[in-house]
Amino acid sequence: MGTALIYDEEMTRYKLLWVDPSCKIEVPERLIVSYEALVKSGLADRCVSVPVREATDADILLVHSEEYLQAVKTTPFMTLEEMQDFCAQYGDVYFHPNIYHCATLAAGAALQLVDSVMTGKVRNGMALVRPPGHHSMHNAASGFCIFNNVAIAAQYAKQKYGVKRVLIVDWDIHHGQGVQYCFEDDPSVLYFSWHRYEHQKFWPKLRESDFDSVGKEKGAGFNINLPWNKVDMQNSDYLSIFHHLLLPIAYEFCPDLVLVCAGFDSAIGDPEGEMCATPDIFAHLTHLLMNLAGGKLCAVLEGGYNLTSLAQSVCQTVQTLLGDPPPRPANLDGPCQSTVESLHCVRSTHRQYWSCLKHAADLPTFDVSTKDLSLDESLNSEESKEEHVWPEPPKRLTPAIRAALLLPDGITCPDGCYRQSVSECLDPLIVTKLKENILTDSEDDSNALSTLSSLIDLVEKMEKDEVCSGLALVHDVSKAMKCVVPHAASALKNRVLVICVGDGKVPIHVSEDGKVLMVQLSNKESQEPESRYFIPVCLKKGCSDVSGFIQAILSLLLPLGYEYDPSLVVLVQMSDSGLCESMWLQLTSLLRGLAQGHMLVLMQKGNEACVSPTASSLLGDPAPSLGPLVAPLPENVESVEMLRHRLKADWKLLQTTAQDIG
Ligand SMILES: O=C(NO)c1ccc(Cn2ccc3ccc(C(=O)NO)cc32)cc1
Ligand SMILES: [Zn+2]
Repeated sequence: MGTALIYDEEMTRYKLLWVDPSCKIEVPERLIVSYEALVKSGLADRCVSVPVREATDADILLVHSEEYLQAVKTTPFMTLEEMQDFCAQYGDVYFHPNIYHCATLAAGAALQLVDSVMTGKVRNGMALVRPPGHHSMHNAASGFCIFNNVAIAAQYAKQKYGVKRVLIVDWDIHHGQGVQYCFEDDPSVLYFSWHRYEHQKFWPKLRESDFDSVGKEKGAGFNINLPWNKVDMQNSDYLSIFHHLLLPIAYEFCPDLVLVCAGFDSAIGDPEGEMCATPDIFAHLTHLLMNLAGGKLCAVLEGGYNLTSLAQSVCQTVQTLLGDPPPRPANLDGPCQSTVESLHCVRSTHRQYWSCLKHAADLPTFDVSTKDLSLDESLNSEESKEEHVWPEPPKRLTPAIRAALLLPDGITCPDGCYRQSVSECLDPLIVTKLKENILTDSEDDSNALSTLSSLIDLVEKMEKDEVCSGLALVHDVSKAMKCVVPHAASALKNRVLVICVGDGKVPIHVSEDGKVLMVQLSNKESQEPESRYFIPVCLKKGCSDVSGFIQAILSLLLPLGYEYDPSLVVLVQMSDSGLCESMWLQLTSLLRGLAQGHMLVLMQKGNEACVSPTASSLLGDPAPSLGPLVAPLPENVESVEMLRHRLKADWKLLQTTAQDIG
């Protein structure tokens, strides 16, 4: 299934008709440069083009009042004077004779996207629309928004498709207060928004945009606000919030549909956001959301005013929706102090609603809302806003082969995958090395020899970007590891992240030079000595504690992996991993976000049944949903927290509380 792209140039045919400095950033060119970038990069051609439609009155009335709709319907016939008066009642928005029509198309585009995804015509998609929607309310326009496109889409999905749970992720830099108000008491819609707040000094300057607005009545816990109290937030800050706040709750909520208020004013260069996160971060944010709801994800454009970073961010998002692995994240730092404070506050506020946060620390003792108007605050005036420059995101060339499989004879190679031949011509150099280090005088020497040298061949093709990912079903995964990992780490100058799932002694001693980071996920305490580069994660009852496992992946393994930033990931399914298939596929899919998708999966013979589903993960297909999660086993929560406590000195992306930052 493909990716829908919805765009219609009619939505470029309205603009500001009078002088208003606050409104002049919202221009038609926003849509034009975004669409043109998709066309120029060849991404538009890879998408399924879906036409817009006009939202009907009934669609709009899912969120807005009759009076408001009737009032907006009169605007096309107003004089300029009347229109300016009409805007004054709302403030922070402008009207145009054609804006009502465009607002019905923007909302209709979101509905077309929901239809395309819910009927299975496409897997996911993006709608490039204006006017945006997330600020508009039941009875009022606000912040350039006329109808709340995404809120209408959520109500529509519930009504028409019986969707039980909708997750709305609002990564725009402004708080979508319109969405918050719409679903405040509704536990079937989880609204997550991060937004520039600066202790209520930033537009729309609402008290209810702070972290303590959690929803009300039955909706308590289903509204999550993450305030940015400083500008210049970076990729690390955004990833920390996803790993330690949004994703754990999102997996526990287990949505049937994910809607994204995809505003790109949170990207570097934007005059409104004044943040420093680079456009490629949206590839990771998209990727991290794509394994929820079986991949049913609808992204709808909101803000974004720097035409360069907007176009780049839109391309990064769409290319990831198409299944291409995200680019390696540029040198990540840890989250800044302000981020960790906000994270700490939100996690402790939501601890009572979400079992994944049960172990979250109490509200910090010091008063986090101290308006630390330190010197730099005053420097935020006009003259100090230096122009940000950033490198164009790296070309995400997708290797000709997305997945190469090394399989024993008799096992069929799944569709879309390339079968790596067991190499006949053995490289004598490699043969000697293998004979010395790995092969015993076992009887199947020749067989083992050819398999292992084909493995090395496969890794070398990945190194040369001829192959994106690989999968090998072998007799003995330990031997395979002993052959591949040292070769990859030394010969190919890689940083190799090795993830062993299952019990059993890992056959590799990890040196302290940092070229290999080994994480073992098993349900037995490890006897190995602890070290910075060997991390044993003990999860009792492995598979049965699915929520314990996924929480360990999201808030321990992923932050480690992103900070380590490997050029190759080796995922080993030890013999008795005891992991259920859906958990294994979530792990495989999530890890594809690292090393630009260069992942080699080693599976023990006997797991034939898992080959095809794993291969589809490597091809970019989203993993099946895990289903609603129950509370994780307390002892697993404990062991993961103990591990985090030990590791956070070395790994900054593991920080979740203000004390952590030291
Ligand atoms: O992109 C966005 N949302 O996603 C977004 C939303 C709102 C604004 C700010 N804005 C837009 C018109 C306007 C008028 C006055 C003020 C003002 O500050 N008055 O005090 C602010 C205003 C910028 C961007
Ligand atoms: Zn915005």
